This record gives sequence, C-alpha cells and structure tokens, in this order.
Amino acid sequence: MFSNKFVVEGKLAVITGGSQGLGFALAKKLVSKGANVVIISRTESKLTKCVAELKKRVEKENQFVDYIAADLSKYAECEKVREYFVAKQLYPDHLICCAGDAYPEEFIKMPVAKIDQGIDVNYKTAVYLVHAMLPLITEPVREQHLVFCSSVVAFYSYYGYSQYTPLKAAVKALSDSLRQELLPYGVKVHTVFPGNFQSEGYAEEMLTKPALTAQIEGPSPAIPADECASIVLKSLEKGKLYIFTDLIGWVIASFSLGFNPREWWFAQIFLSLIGALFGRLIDLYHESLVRKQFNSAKKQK
Ligand SMILES: NC(=O)C1=CN([C@@H]2O[C@H](COP(=O)(O)OP(=O)(O)OC[C@H]3O[C@@H](n4cnc5c(N)ncnc54)[C@H](OP(=O)(O)O)[C@@H]3O)[C@@H](O)[C@H]2O)C=CC1
Ligand SMILES: CCCCCCCCCCCCCCCC(=O)[C@@H](N)CO
Repeated sequence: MFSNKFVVEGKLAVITGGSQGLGFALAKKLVSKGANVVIISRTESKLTKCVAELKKRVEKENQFVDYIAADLSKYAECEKVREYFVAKQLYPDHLICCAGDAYPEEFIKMPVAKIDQGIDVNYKTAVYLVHAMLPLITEPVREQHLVFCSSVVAFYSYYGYSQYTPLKAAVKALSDSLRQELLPYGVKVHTVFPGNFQSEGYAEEMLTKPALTAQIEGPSPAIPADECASIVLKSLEKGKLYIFTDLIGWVIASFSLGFNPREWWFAQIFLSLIGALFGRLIDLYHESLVRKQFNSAKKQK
C-alpha cells in the first residue's frame, strides 16, 4: 500500500467549478474525507444547493463548507476571492481549478463570442485565480497542492475542438511552468487530463458536437463524474503529477512524452516510439474522414 500524498482531513480545499460536474463530485468526496471545502462558481443558486448537499456529508465538529459566487474570468473577482480568505485568516491547502467548458463546433461556424468564452472559462479562470491567490500561496511556506484541469485533447487536438484545445494546452503549459516556479513554496502542482465524463457541461457540449468529433473520440466513452473524481483523488493520493482518467488518454499522452512527468515510464517510452511511427498515420486517417465528409456533403448539395 502506498503512503497517502494528498492528505485532506482537516485541510482546506478550494474548488473552482465546484457547483456541478467534476468539481462538485470532488467536493463531495473531500467533505466525506473530513476536509473543509469552499466551492466557487458564478451561479449562487447552484452553489447554495451544493453547499446544502455538502453539509449533509460533514462528519467532524469543526468541519466547515462554504461557497463564493464569483466570475473567475474577471481578475477583480479573483481578488475578492483572495480577500475572503484574508479576512477569515484562512490559508488554502489545496486549490483545485475545475472551471471550464467546451463548445465543440466547426471553426467556420464558430461565433466570436464562443472564442472569447473559451479563453475566459478555460484559461483565465485558472491563471487569474492562481495569480490573485499568490500572497496566500507563497506565505507561509507549507505543503500545498495546486490542481489544474486540462484535457486529453491538450496532447492531440482534432476536428471540432478549435475553441477549446488551445486553451487546455495553455493550461498544461501554465501548470508545467508553475510546477517549477512554486517548488520553493512547498506547492505540488498536478495537472488532470480527463477523458470524457458525464456532467452538465458534457451534456451541453453534446448539443453542438459534430458527429465526426464524437467518432474520433469514440475510444474515450464518458464515465460518471463520480468515477472520474475517484480516479483523480486516488491519483493525487499516489502523488501523480500528470493524472489521466482513461487508458486512451494515458496512451495519447505517452505518444508525446517530451519533458512531461512520467509514470510506468518504460511502457511510456515504448508507446512514444509507437507514436513516432504511427501517430501521423492516425492523424492522416482522421484527415481522410474530413475529406470524405466534405465531399459527401458537396454531393448532397
Ligand atoms: N466533461 C468532460 O468530458 C471533460 C471535462 N474536462 C474539463 O474538466 C473540468 C470540469 O468539467 P465538467 O465537470 O464537465 O464542467 P461543467 O461544465 O459541468 O462545470 C463547469 C463549472 O465551472 C463553473 N464556471 C464556468 N465558468 C466560470 C467562471 N467564469 N467563473 C467561475 N466558475 C465558472 C460552472 O459554474 P457556473 O456556471 O455557475 O459558473 C461549473 O461549476 C473542466 O475544466 C473541463 O474543461 C476535461 C475533459 C473532459
Ligand atoms: C492508439 C491511439 C488512437 C488515437 C485515436 C484518437 C482518440 C482521441 C480520444 C480523445 C479523447 C478526449 C476526451 C476529452 C474530450 C474533452 O475534453 C471534452 N469532452 C471537453 O469536455
């Protein structure tokens, strides 16, 4: 049995995007494990319902659950979040950035507003909040965990995700820089690369997802959010820096190992060779699907 590298009992966990999906699933598990939890998102009505639900799981006398309604894509609101903790003299032990959303659609049909939304929700909510919280992250030096939510698509961007994958790749790059920069402050930076999982956001994205996008990502069927949260927590407890929630995600990431953290590195190096040999062939196959789709649409006109 491994030693738990992600102790939560009695600790303070702050979860953005905590009002649904993976964020709320993680919040429930952390409260059940004895953590103090503050969830953050924009919609107060969702947050109050979630906190009522979380309070049912409170076991310990002095364990608390709270929420902050804030649009984290606005820096000023991230500063208000910091002030909340300063005023209460609370120093988060775990900061888990789950806020995000995808709008899968062909780029030629992409409204500019959705491009802005992708940047705001997937990138700004993470970079702004962590930046605003730096005074509480760097002082006092203590063991902390900073968890970013990227996606498998950060390793392989394909048809339909032009509004989303660039920002998930940016979250990966941001986490890679901060993993080095925050070392002296006792901060462990983890990056989660989920495969598909069922959530309110997933249901939303399925409304616009092109059939070809769904076909390409067929090897990643959507698992329940609770199952995804369990996999993430177990990986954090094992001290994993890069966290995958399905096999295909780990395989695709192994295709581009580069400077990335490894696990089962021997197998990953073998897979990186397979990726070097066949990755482009898989991409060419996907390109042939695009051409086929385009030509058959042209014939129907
Ligand atoms: N579901 C999936 O298949 C996959 C998801 N992911 C990633 O995992 C993470 C969680 O996904 P999922 O559970 O599906 O997400 P959901 O879309 O279900 O929930 C997103 C959460 O983020 C909050 N949020 C959105 N915008 C903001 C904002 N500007 N400020 C503060 N909070 C905000 C939402 O609450 P509110 O609207 O009230 O603000 C909500 O709580 C996301 O980063 C997603 O990109 C990665 C791979 C696959
Ligand atoms: C041997 C290698 C074959 C490779 C074939 C390509 C398979 C691609 C699977 C990618 C799955 C990505 C799921 C995350 C999607 C996501 O982030 C959205 N659901 C956002 O919410």
